[in-house]
Amino acid sequence: MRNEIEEFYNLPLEEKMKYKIRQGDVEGYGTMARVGGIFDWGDKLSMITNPIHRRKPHLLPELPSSLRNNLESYILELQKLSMKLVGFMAKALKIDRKEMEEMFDDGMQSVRMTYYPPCPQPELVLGIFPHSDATGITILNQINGVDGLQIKKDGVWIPVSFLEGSLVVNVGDILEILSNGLYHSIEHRAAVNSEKERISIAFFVNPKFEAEVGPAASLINPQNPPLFRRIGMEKYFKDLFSRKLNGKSYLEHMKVQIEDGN
Ligand SMILES: O=C(O)CCC(=O)C(=O)O
Ligand SMILES: [Fe+2]
Repeated sequence: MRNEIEEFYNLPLEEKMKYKIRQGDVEGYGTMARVGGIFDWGDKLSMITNPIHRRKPHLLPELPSSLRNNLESYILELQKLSMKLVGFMAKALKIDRKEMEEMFDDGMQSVRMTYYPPCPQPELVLGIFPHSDATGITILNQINGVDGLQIKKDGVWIPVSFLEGSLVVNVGDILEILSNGLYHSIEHRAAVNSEKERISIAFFVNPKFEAEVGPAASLINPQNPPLFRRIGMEKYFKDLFSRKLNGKSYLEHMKVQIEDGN
């Protein structure tokens, strides 16, 4: 898949612009503006891959066929992996496994490929602004072996060095909500390199659109009241994209407020 993704980014700009993010959309090719009008130092291609009927006809179906075929097989493998991971997490969290599997089975999934060009002054830019993923889990693959991901632990940015050929799994906001705060979504960012380009592909795993995002029913009792609000998945994503990515601010927004009377 590495070659096919590299080939995509090597296409002439006008070819890539066929996939550009259209007005009012969040999927497609481009870069994103962050708070303060800052742009990420990276070219992204984002698209929903599941459910199939939510695929935008001008994105995945129109990609060069070798890239599309590779992506399809990659997605199938990661779907299987993600269901296993979600099952293990349910067990560890003592969430009813059925409840968890039903939510994630045939869930909303998307991919984001990012090409981070080298930057002569890397200390002045970020490949991706600090954020936590709004997802259940994210499976990251750094396909050309160049590091850059950093995670925030106890207020300090720590570089993540990928073992060759390995995937990194990040806990996203939905899992923090589902686990009623037992798991914490990880705030992360990507630094860029002065000499080497970096390419990553993220696979985002979420509950189905028909599901509700909220603390798992099997965890809630009078001793463990819900810390987060419940909201339909469709609305969860709609509200997310009406905001600018900024640290863990969206998760904060999902917290139950004292004045809610909860
Ligand atoms: O490129 C990376 O390592 C991180 C990408 C990322 O955080 C994202 O796409 O949400
Ligand atoms: Fe991310």
